[in-house]
Amino acid sequence: MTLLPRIVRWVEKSASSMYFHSRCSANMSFNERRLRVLVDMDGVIADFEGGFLKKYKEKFPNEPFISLEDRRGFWVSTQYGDLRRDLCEKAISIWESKNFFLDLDPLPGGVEAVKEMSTMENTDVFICTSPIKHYSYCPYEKFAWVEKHLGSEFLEQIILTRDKTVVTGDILVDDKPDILGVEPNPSWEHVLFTACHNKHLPPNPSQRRLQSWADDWRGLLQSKRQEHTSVCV
Ligand SMILES: Cc1cn([C@H]2C[C@H](OP(=O)(O)O)[C@@H](CO)O2)c(=O)[nH]c1=O
Ligand SMILES: [Mg+2]
Repeated sequence: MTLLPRIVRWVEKSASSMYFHSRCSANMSFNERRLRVLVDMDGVIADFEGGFLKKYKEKFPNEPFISLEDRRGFWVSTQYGDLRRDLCEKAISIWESKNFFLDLDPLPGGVEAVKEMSTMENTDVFICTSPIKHYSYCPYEKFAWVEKHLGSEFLEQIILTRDKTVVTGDILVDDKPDILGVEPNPSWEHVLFTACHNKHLPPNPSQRRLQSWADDWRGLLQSKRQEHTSVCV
């Protein structure tokens, strides 16, 4: 390498290292490192299970159904298929229908929590949600739901992905017990949000839970912030 490009590289490296050190020392004194919170949608802020049962009963009033009390396992269609083979397809027809995702009611406290989080200092909140593969309505309706319940400014905060492991964040609040994808070591800590289908799972000491939005989500964010500070010091 000739001298000039080497000098340019040295200047660039020094500048970026000075930037890093200034940020890090700022973190130590003012705890300025931003916290990135990823909040799942269905089962966390939007009532997928309740909305499903309501529409299923309306469409198939003479078929057996599974009450929310009796729900087990993440996939609704699996449990319906176990109940009677043809009910799997019937269940799927519900969330593949127009307006299913748009009509979901907000889960108690979820919208308020997300709004409050987004006003917290040094905090970035994203709605991290997976669309179903039958894409005729779901992706559009997820955006429309966010606009309706959280406001148009939150349209900037939507991450629509089939693989949440490739998304970078500090915390992912999600009701799915196992979140898998191509990245074996996602950057986020998965905090399991309690839902009718996961509340019976045996306690897992390596996984924190949020029982509902009435639970101490502010304390959870605070503890994560402290982890950052101690890493930086
Ligand atoms: C099929 C199915 C989907 N879903 C939700 C999860 C995903 O949304 P989210 O990532 O917002 O939780 C979406 C696509 O699978 O639908 C359930 O919660 N239960 C189900 O049984
Ligand atoms: Mg979910």
